[in-house]
Amino acid sequence: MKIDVTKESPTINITAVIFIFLPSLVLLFKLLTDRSRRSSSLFPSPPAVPGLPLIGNLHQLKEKKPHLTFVRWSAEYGPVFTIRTGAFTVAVLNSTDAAKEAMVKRFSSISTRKLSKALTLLTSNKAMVAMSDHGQFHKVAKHCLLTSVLGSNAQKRHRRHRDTMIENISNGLHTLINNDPGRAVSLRELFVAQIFSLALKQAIGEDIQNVYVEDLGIEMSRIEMFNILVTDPMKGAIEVDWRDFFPYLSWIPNNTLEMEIHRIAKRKKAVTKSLIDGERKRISSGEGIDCYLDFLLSGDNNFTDEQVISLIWESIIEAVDTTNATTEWAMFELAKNQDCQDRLYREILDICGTQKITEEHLPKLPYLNAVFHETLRLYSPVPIIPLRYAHKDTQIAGYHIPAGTQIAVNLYACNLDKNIWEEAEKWRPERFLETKYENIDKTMAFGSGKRACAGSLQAMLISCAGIGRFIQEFHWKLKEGEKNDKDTVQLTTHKLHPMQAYLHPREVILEKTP
Ligand code: HEM
Repeated sequence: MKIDVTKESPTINITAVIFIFLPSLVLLFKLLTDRSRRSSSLFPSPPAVPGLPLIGNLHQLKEKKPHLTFVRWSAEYGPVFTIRTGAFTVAVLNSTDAAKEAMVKRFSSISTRKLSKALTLLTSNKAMVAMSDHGQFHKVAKHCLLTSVLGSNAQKRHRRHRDTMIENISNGLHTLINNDPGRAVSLRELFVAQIFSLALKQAIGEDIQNVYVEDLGIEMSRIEMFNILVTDPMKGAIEVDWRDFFPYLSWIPNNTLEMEIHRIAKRKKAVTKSLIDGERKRISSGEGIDCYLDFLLSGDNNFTDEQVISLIWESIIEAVDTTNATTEWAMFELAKNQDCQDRLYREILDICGTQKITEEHLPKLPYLNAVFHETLRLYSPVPIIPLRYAHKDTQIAGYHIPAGTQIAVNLYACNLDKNIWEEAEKWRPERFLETKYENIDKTMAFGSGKRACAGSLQAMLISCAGIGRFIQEFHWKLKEGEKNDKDTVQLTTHKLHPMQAYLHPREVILEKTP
């Protein structure tokens, strides 16, 4: 049949070409190049989860908990498989061995990330430690963060902030139950307010109650600051822009989403800048405070103003969420499992007597340590590591992974691997005191290798000292109807609703802090 093109308008033809032929050609080209690359390797390709033409497996990933879907698929396709998200292939790793091999042994071939449009904007184009590619910027920025905030010497210098934080939460809990005895209380609000305060002190040298944001022309309260610096960007970070999956269609506008992400990025930048400007005045008057900002501004690091803003913001946003989620889950499990709570209380009583538990006691409290690790294992605060990108061909678990593949490390699946963990679904801290788990890495929750979490020490110190103190001061019992409503809210696995528990002060009266 002959088509008379002269009868149709040229606009329709161009549109038809763009919508129908161009994507198909791009796809065909990708399939052919993928195939030729695959066939040139001695290793087989991982099993692929069947999907639909063009969109691949996107329709099967609509829910916001892909780590659960991946666990289901790994039962069928094995611990390593590939999926397609539009134009991209993603290799999903669900076993500890494969995850470690990728993060440690194959690190040099997967040390970059392709960020979504939203993340590119929110991170000022990778200007933060966690999202940067491995290279000079990452090296210098991580060194600064560890030296001035998160490394072990820095954590010793910031000790008083953590002690104040735990003391304030404990006092806050006493006030709540004194004001309304018999009423269930929630830990989350107190904990988050105090850890935000700690993050500000470490980042800019002081806690701030309100700030005038010059670029927005408004005075802001602490809670508004918190929302702009933490809550909104976390929501924005997971916004899915369908153009991320089909880069060849990125010319099509998606204005509503773009404007929203621009708004979030602009506001968090404006607030961080105002916090920094306020502190710059202090610094220029010669009033030195040991904080991240002083460190970033004092050396010859040559960071641009935009990079300094992004790095300061990073140290705030990363401090809050995961540590709060871990501590709340641990308290939930202890309030639910009275035997475990009693065992922990007895351990603390034996070691600390009437002294308030301090960080010096932590190495002498193995059960407390086990509670922390078991909570991280079962509740993996970061269920999937932000996707890595294979910039050259590599192999993982005996499979060929061609350049251009994205890598999803499913920490949630690793931490529930039935080949390693008996009764993996059960919260059972005792397991970490058993000899058979002695030589096993306690958890993959902090990642592994060169990009492992920089804040693991701080998270452990705050969480363990906090859990210990909350159990030392109160007996915890879950409110009726409280359940394990695990949900991935934004990027972290939270309890969907804050835990509510009845607290009764213990009979042993603790000595006052001198
Ligand atoms: C229980 C609490 C925490 C968990 C479970 C956790 C988990 C993780 C994970 C899984 C990664 C990714 C590793 C990778 O990409 O391979 C990471 C990276 C990172 N985390 Fe954490 N994190 C926690 C607390 C913190 C805290 C408190 C801070 C800082 C205040 C922090 C700062 C960072 C940084 C800067 C990186 C990037 C490291 C790099 O790329 O070199 N984290 N974390």
